Amino acid sequence: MSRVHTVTLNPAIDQTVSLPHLAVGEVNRATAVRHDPGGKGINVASVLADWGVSVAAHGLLGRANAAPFEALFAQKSIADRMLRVAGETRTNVKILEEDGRTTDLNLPGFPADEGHLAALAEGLGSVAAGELVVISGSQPAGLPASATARLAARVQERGARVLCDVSGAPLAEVLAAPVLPDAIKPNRHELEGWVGRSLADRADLAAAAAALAARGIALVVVSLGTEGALFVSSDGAVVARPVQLSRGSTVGAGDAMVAGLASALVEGLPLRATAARATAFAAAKLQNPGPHLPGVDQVRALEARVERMAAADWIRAAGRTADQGERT
Ligand SMILES: Nc1ncnc2c1ncn2[C@@H]1O[C@H](COP(=O)(O)OP(=O)(O)OP(=O)(O)O)[C@@H](O)[C@H]1O
Ligand SMILES: O=P(O)(O)OC[C@@]1(O)O[C@H](CO)[C@@H](O)[C@@H]1O
Repeated sequence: MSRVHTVTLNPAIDQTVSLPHLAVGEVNRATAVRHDPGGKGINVASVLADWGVSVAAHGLLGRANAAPFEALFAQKSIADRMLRVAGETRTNVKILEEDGRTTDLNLPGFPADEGHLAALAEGLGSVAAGELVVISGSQPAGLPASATARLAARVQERGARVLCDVSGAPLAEVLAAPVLPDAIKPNRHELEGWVGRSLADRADLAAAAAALAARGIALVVVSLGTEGALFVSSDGAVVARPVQLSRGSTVGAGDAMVAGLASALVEGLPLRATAARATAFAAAKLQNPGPHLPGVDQVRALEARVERMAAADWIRAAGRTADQGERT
């Protein structure tokens, strides 16, 4: 199986603080705290490694607190291609309440510059034609909004495929590039940010995703939290529901879904199987804290349980619910 490369420009140590209920503006006493090396691309690499995929992690890492990342890479045999930069990788605080509500406080990380970008581009010279590169997460201050798009172009020149999970101005740059990525996974909010309007209506959301696919992105996935996710390709459009609802931290569920998409792209799975794989990865990751999958058999069992429906039926179902609401 060919190697998957992940790129994380702004990694983070995730500090998950558990408490019964967050009272904003008051003194809150936590009941537990845990730390996980994270950041979107690192989470993708970690989950893919659990699935048995050969992974190389690229990106930037603060030299002062690299140890937890190095331990993760060693434990999962992830090739460490992260460039060390001066200072610390940021710590992001995730406040987890008893009912499962999570509040993210994502801090700014170390700053970066064009020199870092050039070094990263050089490091990506090891990517071979036909391999998959997953670029995820925010960019450190100091990099131009075009940084992600430039790295994508660099590996596309080499004949690699690109799966992008970025938002805001970097997403706009990626979608304005002459060569589009092979796959993207915005969540609803990120896609709304790009189109510049609400996509609360299912038909609108599906039309926006289909329009991106029609522009030449082979796989467009819009994740919808507890509603599941919409998958669009030249095979059609399907919606997959979560296998079961989780009341734990959902941090990294999207990254597990991206890892599932990456494994499906590497294996060349058709659309419905891709939807099942990605949804099963998210469900499997949600069973435990941290960016990890349980055993392959457990993931396969979840994969077999994923319910999928044609996007057209999903849209019609919302119409029926609205009609019933009007009548009552
Ligand atoms: N509370 C939940 N219970 C069960 N499954 C969930 C829940 N939240 C998310 N999921 C699953 O995870 C997938 C991805 O979640 P989501 O849409 O929240 O991604 P995201 O916004 O990219 O998340 P993040 O940035 O926190 O990783 C969903 O499509 C769904 O299958
Ligand atoms: O600030 P970004 O780069 O947008 O997101 C960072 C982050 O929230 O993403 C992961 C969950 O998806 C976490 O591990 C990490 O803290």
